[in-house]
Amino acid sequence: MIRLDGVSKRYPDGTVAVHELSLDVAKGELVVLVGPSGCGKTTTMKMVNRLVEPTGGRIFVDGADVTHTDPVKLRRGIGYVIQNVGLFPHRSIVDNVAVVPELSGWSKARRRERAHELLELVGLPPDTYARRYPHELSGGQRQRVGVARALAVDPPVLLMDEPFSAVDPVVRGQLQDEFLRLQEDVRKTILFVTHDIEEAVRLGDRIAVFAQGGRLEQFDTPASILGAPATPFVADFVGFDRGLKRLSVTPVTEADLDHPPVVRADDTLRSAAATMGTSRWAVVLDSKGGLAGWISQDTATGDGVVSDHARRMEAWVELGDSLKVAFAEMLQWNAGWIAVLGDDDRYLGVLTPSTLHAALRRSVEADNRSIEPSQVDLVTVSDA
Ligand SMILES: Nc1ncnc2c1ncn2[C@@H]1O[C@H](COP(=O)(O)OP(=O)(O)OP(=O)(O)O)[C@@H](O)[C@H]1O
Repeated sequence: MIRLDGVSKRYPDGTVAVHELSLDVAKGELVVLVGPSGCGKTTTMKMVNRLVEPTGGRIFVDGADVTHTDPVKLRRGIGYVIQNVGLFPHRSIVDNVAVVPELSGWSKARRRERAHELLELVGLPPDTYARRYPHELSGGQRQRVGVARALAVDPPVLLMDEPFSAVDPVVRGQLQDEFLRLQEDVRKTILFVTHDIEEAVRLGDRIAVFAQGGRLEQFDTPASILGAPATPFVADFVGFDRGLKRLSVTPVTEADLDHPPVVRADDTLRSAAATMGTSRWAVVLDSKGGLAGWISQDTATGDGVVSDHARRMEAWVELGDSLKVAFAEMLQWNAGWIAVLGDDDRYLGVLTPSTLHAALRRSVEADNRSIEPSQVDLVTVSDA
């Protein structure tokens, strides 16, 4: 959908901002450009909507060479969101959102209807917000208006230049979550600039890491960037804690699970004790195979059934959730293990701190060697 083919930009003073950059963004994909200050991210983005003209190479949007497209027409088909939004202070929120529809000659009623629909979509109920002015909104709310405005004429492509940088970290996290939900719905093709690797990992389908002079160091999925940095520059940029960051992009798979003894809520305590053997505890399932809780071996004695002594288990995740979510659940519930559930809440197994660690190591090792995680044979210090 967006293709950069050997694109360069040398400013008149001789600064090379971008050097022979080739990059493609598939339809519906979100590609994040990340790198230190001054490495050419913004210049790259501005060349796509012709706010800056390249000095070499070609750029295509939906197959058309942008240098052959009228810039005004081009920009109407590309939503643009910038850091401090740039809302018009003397226009109401509804009129700010409707700027491009107005330029495109939509009727007043149609503009208003579209603006209300978009405000709803970005979580700003129009009854409350439509008639306000920008100074009557919080920073996070203004950013949402910026996103709504960029979506106004439903452009297939969005360019977003540090859109969430001006707000505090908590609001930023909320905006990122909302934005990901929105993107699930609207599936735009997005180029997103940030200098924050955490934001890149959280949002990007793929990440392009730039070094000074607009040189592309690596263009890959977040998991691969974190697991197998292509150059020392990338390794340094993503940080020594990249293993930890990778938790958020590594999903829990069935191969990661441990399988402690399992008993049923209506089993007798005697049969449960026999099932447990030497294990100190067992998972308790209900009659449908769902998670009911757990029981410790020292309470599985005497007459009665498992449900008399079973305890609820609050810590669980779904297959496919990230290892980070699993780890956070473990910490939140102060649990030594958490259950993993599949479709229809079916119990599949458990994750413990050591299986979680192994899962992470396996996925990093798999990326380093370009094989599947299940093919990795882990050797630990104590085995060696
Ligand atoms: N109009 C200009 N004239 C000359 N040099 C420029 C111009 N605009 C940008 N540059 C230079 O081009 C390089 C890349 O700038 P650019 O704004 O693209 O970087 P960036 O990666 O977006 O940086 P930041 O994260 O700080 O916003 C920098 O060295 C910058 O000083």
